[in-house]
Amino acid sequence: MSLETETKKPAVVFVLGGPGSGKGTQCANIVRDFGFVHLSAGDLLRTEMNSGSQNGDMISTMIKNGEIVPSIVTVKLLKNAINDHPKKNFLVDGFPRNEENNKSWEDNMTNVVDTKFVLFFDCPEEVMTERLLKRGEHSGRSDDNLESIKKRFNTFNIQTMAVIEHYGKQNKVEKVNSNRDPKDVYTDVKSIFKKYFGTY
Ligand SMILES: Nc1ncnc2c1ncn2[C@@H]1O[C@H](COP(=O)(O)OP(=O)(O)OP(=O)(O)O)[C@@H](O)[C@H]1O
Ligand SMILES: Nc1ccn([C@@H]2O[C@H](COP(=O)(O)O)[C@@H](O)[C@H]2O)c(=O)n1
Repeated sequence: MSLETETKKPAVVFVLGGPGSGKGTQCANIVRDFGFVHLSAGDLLRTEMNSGSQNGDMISTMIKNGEIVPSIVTVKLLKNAINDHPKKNFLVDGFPRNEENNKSWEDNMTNVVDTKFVLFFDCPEEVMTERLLKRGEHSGRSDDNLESIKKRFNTFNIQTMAVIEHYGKQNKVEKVNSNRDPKDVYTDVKSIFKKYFGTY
């Protein structure tokens, strides 16, 4: 590619953490201050589930059980959403949740985006459980109940932590304690984003 036609690939930050650790809450702050586009894999799957798609029943069952939907579905949704926003940087929230997600991302997206690091929100299970049960009073989510929450923790501990450790070995994890007031959590998040992306 000549210098004139060469374009910079969009930056991607993966946002991971247990269910209810505060990923979506903090992503909203980053969008406001750093101009990223927020793509929540869970939100994309819920929209797909409600769209009349042939995968709707499978997605619905897997979400209720805290299981990871096959990457062929999720990566396609993420790729389409990325293509909808040229010249933007992206927070990819709730992804990659397991090795299969990560492999599929590497196979399909390495040429398209520049994956920078994993922002990892660390929070005790008791605190996350309390937050999710409170959210469940109004969220309408099929998985904000104690039975599903336990399954989601199990999936996170077994499958997602392995992905975080994988990136940790490459020094690509920025860990933030999210068991604090959201403003204090964001103070740390903001300084990480300033370090990598400079602006604001
Ligand atoms: N630091 C915090 N302190 C107290 N409550 C918080 C904090 N961060 C988020 N919450 C609340 O906890 C609930 C879960 O937060 P949020 O949706 O941001 O988490 P999440 O990690 O994106 O969850 P999920 O993975 O289940 O979608 C929300 O009701 C939110 O308002
Ligand atoms: N990469 C992903 C992300 C999510 N899911 C499914 O959606 C559920 C809800 O995810 P949230 O991030 O919104 O909490 C999750 O428990 C999975 O069932 C997925 O399969 N793959």
